[in-house]
Amino acid sequence: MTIQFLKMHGLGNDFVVIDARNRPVPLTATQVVAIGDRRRGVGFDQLILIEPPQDTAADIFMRILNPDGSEAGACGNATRCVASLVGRGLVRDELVIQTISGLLRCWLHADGTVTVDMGPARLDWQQIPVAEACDTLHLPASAGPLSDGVAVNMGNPHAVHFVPDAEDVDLTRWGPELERHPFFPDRANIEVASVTGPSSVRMRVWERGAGITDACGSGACAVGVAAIRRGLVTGRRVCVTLDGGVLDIEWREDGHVLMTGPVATSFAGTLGADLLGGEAL
Ligand SMILES: N[C@H](CCC[C@H](N)C(=O)O)C(=O)O
Repeated sequence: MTIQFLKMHGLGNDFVVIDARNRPVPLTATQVVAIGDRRRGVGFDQLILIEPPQDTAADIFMRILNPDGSEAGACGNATRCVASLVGRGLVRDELVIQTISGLLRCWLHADGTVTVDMGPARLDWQQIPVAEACDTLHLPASAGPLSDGVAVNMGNPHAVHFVPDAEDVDLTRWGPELERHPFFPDRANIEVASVTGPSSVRMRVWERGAGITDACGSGACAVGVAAIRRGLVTGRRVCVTLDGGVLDIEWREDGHVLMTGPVATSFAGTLGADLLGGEAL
């Protein structure tokens, strides 16, 4: 069986997207890692499987896999891409995507951008999760210049660290140390952020199971929430600038976080048998 895929990205955060709605695609962790190899495989920040919904309120189920084979509970940039892919075929300009973390409502705009309701920001220490009771606005875990983080769960765990200049942090050095810090029993996505204006923040990210990426939608949501919680920006809308571009984040009064940004399709392809290790699928 050959497997077709689309290569898509949101601000350079890139995805292999496989439509498994008509036929299950049971990939092993070994196969996921092989597909994610930037030289011998296709390469991706996340591999996305579009599956039939399990909840009647949803149009599809979206499974999210990291290059290390681990499964993630949220992927904002991929959610926009999948919404655009599936929603453009539908009559409505909105759809509901189910993930292991909950239901995400998406709105497609005429200019090609997509807004996703990423759900509520979870802020309690047990929701992140972290290893012990703490004020999630001031985390006790640190690594090098990264300390006094803010924890936010957007369906996946994030630790946001405000620094004088986000571009001046050796994230390759300190990101993996914090990602795997024992304070984060499920590991964590690690963000560094610096405030650049009354409602604007510059951020960079070390993603759990993936490393540095050009953008992280759930991470941008976490940064927006953290900046508002810390009183570093005015209002509840934040313009977040990532390495790959800009996302518009709004933390609504009801606790839900809206993320708006672009999507892009790079190419279509077919996964070869060698890449799948000759294992029957
Ligand atoms: N790139 C994704 C985040 C992936 C998160 C994943 N690395 C995890 O293990 O949580 C985004 O746009 O939100």
